[in-house]
Amino acid sequence: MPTLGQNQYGKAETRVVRIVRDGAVHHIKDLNVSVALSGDMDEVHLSGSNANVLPTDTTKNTVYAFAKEHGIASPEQFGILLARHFVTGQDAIHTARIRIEEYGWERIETAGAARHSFVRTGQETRTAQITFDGERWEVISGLTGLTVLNSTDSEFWGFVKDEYTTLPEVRDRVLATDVHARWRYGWCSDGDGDGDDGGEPAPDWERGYAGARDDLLAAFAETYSLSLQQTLYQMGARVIENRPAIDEIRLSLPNKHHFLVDLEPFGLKNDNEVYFAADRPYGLIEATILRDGVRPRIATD
Ligand SMILES: O=c1[nH]c(=O)c2[nH]c(=O)[nH]c2[nH]1
Repeated sequence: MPTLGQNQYGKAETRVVRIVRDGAVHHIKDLNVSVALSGDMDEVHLSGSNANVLPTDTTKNTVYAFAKEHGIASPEQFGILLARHFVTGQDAIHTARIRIEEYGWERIETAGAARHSFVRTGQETRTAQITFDGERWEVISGLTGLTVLNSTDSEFWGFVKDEYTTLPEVRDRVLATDVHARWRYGWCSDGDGDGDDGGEPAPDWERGYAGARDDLLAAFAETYSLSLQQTLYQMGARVIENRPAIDEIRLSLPNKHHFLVDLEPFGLKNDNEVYFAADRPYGLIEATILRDGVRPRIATD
């Protein structure tokens, strides 16, 4: 009979978001936790007996319950708690390997922002598309991967309900999205590319980018949201109002759902603290916002 070699099992990539609400100031911890357990697991492989198997589903639940009970001080400390729990709690489990990725969030610091708005660090990409037909320029600038989250001031209710609707109405939810924005400058020149011979100096691209990015963040943070659609319009409108050089902006916003984890089975109350951050499927909300009288030119795909 072939020999069973090293083996391990557990739930991979449990996405847990823990929000601590210190009055109006909120703090966020966002982890991706993978549990791998090993020990006396010959029987489950060889005879199919599950007598030593703590289900992977239980390891996932433990991550959520521990996030509530112990909080998340650091990934190391959280991983130590989990590993100790599995190894000391189950005779058959001899080794627990806990891998954790922590995603960083910075507070959005704009004049009008509350203390519950965050932007994820280090993922953003700046984009530019330049088209020239010998006469006219079209410059579309943008960004992708600007991930933002409001831990309150978001509701969703009053929507259409048909025979397939199960979504409960909510008066307080997490609103998170990866901003994908493209904005088109009104600027065009007469063709030699120096940007000023047509009488129209080229915009300051650096300031345009920084300004539009600030506007998007500020509007996201400052909007009390009744839907992501409403937040989207506010974000686009802020750019159009504040940046005269920009005529059109196209926003594509995935609704990165955060579902409250039911901790009742473990005797714990989840007071909007522990969330499952789902990656798919996601709502996708898209729209173009235009300066009055301008014709849309940014592709809608
Ligand atoms: O902001 C939202 N807009 C929707 O259209 C929608 N649909 C849904 O299921 N959740 C949400 N949230």
